[in-house]
Amino acid sequence: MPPIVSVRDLTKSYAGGFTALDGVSLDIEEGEIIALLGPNGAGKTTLISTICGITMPSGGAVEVGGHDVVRDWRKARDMIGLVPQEIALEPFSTVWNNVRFTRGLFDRPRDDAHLERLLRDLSLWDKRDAKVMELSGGMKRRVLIAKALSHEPKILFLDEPTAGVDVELRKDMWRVVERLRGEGVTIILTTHYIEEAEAIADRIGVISKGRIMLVERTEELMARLGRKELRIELAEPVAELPQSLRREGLVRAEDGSALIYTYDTHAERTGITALLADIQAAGLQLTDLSTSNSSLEEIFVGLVKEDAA
Ligand SMILES: Nc1ncnc2c1ncn2[C@@H]1O[C@H](COP(=O)(O)OP(=O)(O)OP(=O)(O)O)[C@@H](O)[C@H]1O
Repeated sequence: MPPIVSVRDLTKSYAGGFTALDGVSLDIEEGEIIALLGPNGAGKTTLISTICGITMPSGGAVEVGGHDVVRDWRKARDMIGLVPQEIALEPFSTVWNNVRFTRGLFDRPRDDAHLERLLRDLSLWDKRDAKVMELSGGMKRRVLIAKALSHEPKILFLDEPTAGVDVELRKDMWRVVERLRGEGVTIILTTHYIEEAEAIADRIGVISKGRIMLVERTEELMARLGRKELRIELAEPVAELPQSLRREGLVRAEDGSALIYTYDTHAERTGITALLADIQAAGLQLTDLSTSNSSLEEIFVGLVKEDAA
């Protein structure tokens, strides 16, 4: 099956010459949930806005459901629901009218049962007659989600949906995401939180400085992230590993003056205690021990540092 979203060599330079997207290519399969992870200013919102046809690309191409988002923007946009980062609602209108109006904009026939289910799912049913201006920030976020889903889109974009929201909304949102997943809706979300990406996404893409650094299946990425290396310096080099030390993950390094043990930090038992005991029993002397993370972990640590800067 062709990808539902196809991004090819996408670049975006804003007026003033700043390059926010620098050659992004990405295919998204129908029905998958993909999380785009990256620090502030990485280009996540620009990427989403360009796919949604709100921002004009400077180069490259984007297709949604086979429709070019520039030439055929109406057909492409029709398939998309977007929950933006910033709250943009009609303040004097009621919750119900806001959501109904959006469905109308997409030329969908009236379907009050669908809208009622949406508002109930998002704990907004009791507020349906309240004016948007009377709602709390979290409630307004819920209305944004209801609006994005009002025309039953095949693809939903969530731009940092949980930034600054409370636990209840987060739970509601994840429940809605689960239901949509069951209905085969493709979901693309941006987030700063790796835990959030891990909890809901099938694949995770890391974006930094306008480039996609990696895209990988969540389980594989998390498994790699959890791996660490223990480096054991020996007083005397060993020509080969003694039989009692042979085990998965342990290798001789350099000329045998060090051993490197790779282990999973998420595992119930890392095997470190047993390894150290066996080294001692084998009569080997240690001069130093150090641990290091996988290179992927370093990428994340780097990103988080940038984020905090
Ligand atoms: N309209 C604009 N004009 C000029 N520069 C812009 C514009 N919109 C965004 N930028 C710049 O492009 C870069 C990428 O911004 P973008 O909003 O896409 O990042 P982001 O990854 O979504 O960040 P955040 O996590 O903070 O939302 C930033 O440096 C930003 O200042």
